Amino acid sequence: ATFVAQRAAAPPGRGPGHGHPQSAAHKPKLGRGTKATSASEPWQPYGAADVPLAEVLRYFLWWYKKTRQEKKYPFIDLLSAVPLQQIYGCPLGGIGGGTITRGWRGEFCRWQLNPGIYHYETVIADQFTVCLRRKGLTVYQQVLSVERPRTLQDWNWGYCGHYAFYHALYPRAWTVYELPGQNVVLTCRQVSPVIPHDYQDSSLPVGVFIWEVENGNDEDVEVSIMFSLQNGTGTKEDKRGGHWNEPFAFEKEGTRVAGVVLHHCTPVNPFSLAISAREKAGTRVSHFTAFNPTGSGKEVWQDLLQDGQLDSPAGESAPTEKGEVVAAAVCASCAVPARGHGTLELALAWDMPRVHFGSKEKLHLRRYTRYFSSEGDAAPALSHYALTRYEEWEKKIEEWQKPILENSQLPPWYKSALFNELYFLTDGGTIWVELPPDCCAEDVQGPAGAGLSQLLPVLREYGRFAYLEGQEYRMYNTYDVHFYASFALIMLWPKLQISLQYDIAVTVVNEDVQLRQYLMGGETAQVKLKNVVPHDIGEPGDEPWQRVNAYLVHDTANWKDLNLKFVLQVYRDYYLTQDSLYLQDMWPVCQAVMESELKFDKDNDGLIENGGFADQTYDAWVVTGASAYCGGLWLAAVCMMCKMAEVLGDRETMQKYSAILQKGKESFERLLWNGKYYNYDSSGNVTSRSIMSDQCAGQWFLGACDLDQGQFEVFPKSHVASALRTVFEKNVLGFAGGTMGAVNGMMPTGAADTSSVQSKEVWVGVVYALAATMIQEGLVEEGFHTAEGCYRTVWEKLGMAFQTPEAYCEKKVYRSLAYMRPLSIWSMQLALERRAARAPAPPAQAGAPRP
Ligand SMILES: C[C@H](CCC(=O)O)[C@H]1CC[C@H]2[C@@H]3[C@H](O)C[C@@H]4C[C@H](O[C@@H]5O[C@H](CO)[C@@H](O)[C@H](O)[C@H]5O)CC[C@]4(C)[C@H]3CC[C@]12C
Repeated sequence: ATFVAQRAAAPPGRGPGHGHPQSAAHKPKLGRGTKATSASEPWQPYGAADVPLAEVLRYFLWWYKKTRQEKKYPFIDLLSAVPLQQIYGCPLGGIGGGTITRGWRGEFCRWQLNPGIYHYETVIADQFTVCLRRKGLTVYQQVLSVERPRTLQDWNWGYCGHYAFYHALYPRAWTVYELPGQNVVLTCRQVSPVIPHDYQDSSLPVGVFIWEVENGNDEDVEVSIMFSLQNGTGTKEDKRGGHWNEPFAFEKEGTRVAGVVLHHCTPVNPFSLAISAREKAGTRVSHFTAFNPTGSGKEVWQDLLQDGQLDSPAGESAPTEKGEVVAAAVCASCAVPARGHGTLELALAWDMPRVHFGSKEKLHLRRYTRYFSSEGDAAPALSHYALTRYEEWEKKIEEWQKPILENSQLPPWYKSALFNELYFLTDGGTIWVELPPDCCAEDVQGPAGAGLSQLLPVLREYGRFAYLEGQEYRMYNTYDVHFYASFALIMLWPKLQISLQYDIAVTVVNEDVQLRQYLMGGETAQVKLKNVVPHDIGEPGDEPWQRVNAYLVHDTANWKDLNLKFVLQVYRDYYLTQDSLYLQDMWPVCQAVMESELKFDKDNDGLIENGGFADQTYDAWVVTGASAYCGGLWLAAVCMMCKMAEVLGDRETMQKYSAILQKGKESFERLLWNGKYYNYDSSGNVTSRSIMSDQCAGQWFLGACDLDQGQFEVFPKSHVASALRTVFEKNVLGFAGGTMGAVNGMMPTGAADTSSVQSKEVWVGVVYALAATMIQEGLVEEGFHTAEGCYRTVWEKLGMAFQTPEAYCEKKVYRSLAYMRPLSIWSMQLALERRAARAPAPPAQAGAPRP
């Protein structure tokens, strides 16, 4: 089996059926031992071994102090990168309540319950098992897993993966299982409440499994689905003792849900898990309160085998002893008539309402505690809610996805990429918390007092949201990267983007005077200066929001892109939401960061200069003097300052920035335009004529805000078109046969720019942004070709489904699995929607849409 989006498929409806061949999904078969890359070409994570010894020493000393002396997680662990496992599928759970990822073979294998901290472990007891009975006798009982583990040996393992297909279209996934020799087909739909513009149900830590049973026989069959789960997540904590299980039944508004709650009693961030099923006419729910998942499993297996149900003892289990592990099971059964159809509904809920980060200084209440108890007893109510609302969720998800899935002009891979890349919004170590009810302005604003009129109302109403730069780069809301990813948030949960921006605005006006040494240059400087945008809002191992700038590779007060990216997002957000109070609040902050930025225009030519080090998001790619990337972002930000001043009637500021824009545009063209594209920088160094794939980043944002023509044209249209064509010709078609997206830097000779580790990388999120820019500029086919290379490389060739990395090289090396930036694919969607709104739809045709 390979990761090939074979015949396109859409999710099955809320009734029988295996899906209809219309649109896209990520779709592998469940065979064992799938390898997405050939054995001769093993791909390796970028790690300490890739950095010259002399350079890595400072990092190593810091790493040693952090991990060995302070006994903490480093925000980036270059010495033990997460090994590549080509196993992942669609994660479970809403936004910010923790996530549990299932593999495409059905395993429960990636856990993030403690915010921002991942644990990669397949827990073998976590399974679905089917039992079929005819005429009162069990005829078939099978764990729906291809595994053959050493534990639970009395269970019937080793289901043949050839008979099943997995499909993922986030936030849904579905697997079709044929049961060999039984003439019965099971389809399990997995649904999580991830619903655009919904700020309630989207926060819930639940997933629902709807099992559709089709009986192709001429006689009735009794079908049972058993869901077993270990108390814990497969860490050593599972053996610490004191965990216990308890059966429950929860009835409300005429619906009864029953199952088992598994209480996981750790000193920090205790939680409970609940497995459950919905009772209804013709459906019986039974349970097994406690069994040993490290034993043979005989007691559970035999219990089910006997009558297709579990014994359902009353009462809770005794707490586990130290060294002991416990599991539970719930079973739903129904009779399916000959040639008929039945449905069984099961759910998984988890409840860790109150969380501490690594420093344990502050207690945070998750967003869902606004709607459910925060006492740690909400799992039954969450289960009931999930099992009675999922149909509504499915309907809303369908309404949202349908127009895109049914657009025959869009290629299937794009539909898969667009929805499936969204996994990172929940599975990016995401945390969404409430402001404490007694919280006052001062608590949130910091000592400097931000004077933001809507700060408290916004945070009170929508909470605080943060997601990691990457599962391996544990910094929250890394802002230079969020710039790319933010399109997903502003288009789908705009209030979360606004809330995030308020948090950034607060950090801008505050400072952290502590001194520290930076890894790259070795200099010592303050952690955070006033009036600059931070790199990130902190790390999960410490106290995010409270202590910002976990990143200590560079002193980012001297980075050139962060302040500009704030201004660009403020206007983009305003343009898309028309939220004038937000604009008014952000305006003084924009002015403050632009004042700081103006200091980088040392020669007063209206254009900022880079400082001769890697002072922007490409944090290992040195740039000196005027540059296409930062200079372009600067001009776009100056243009947006003019536009915002116009909207707010601030004539003085309008005049100031209009004058800078005039001067800056002229300097940019003079210093960087070479007749075909914008040079990497104006240093005159060997690589200053490098063709940077991201050279039109400023234009990308201008275009997204319709500020790219007429009185607001910053970059001559013909120059933008020529630059994008050059990038397409050199960085896309001239790299890896045009099949792997755009390499970051390419020399005009056609040789890759190897001057830095990052110039020779492809950054997936940058490629999607580039594709969006191409679409905005009418190079639609080129845009799709460019983006397709990344999708095919990541999801098909490298087997990195649901863990899209930040970067890969042409051969062998990738960097930072499960990364934030690829969410920028939503800017392609924005660009397409704009085009569709402007022009009448062209006649339907196969393949990519017409330019
Ligand atoms: C410590 C080394 C140099 C010491 C010296 O000069 O004496 C560093 C040399 C190379 C660094 C690594 C490299 O830059 C890649 C990783 C970057 C990562 O930072 C994030 O990366 C994003 C770009 O992919 C960026 O946009 C974002 O803002 C950053 O947060 C940090 C880890 C790196 C592995 C980095 C680690 C230090 C070096 C080894």
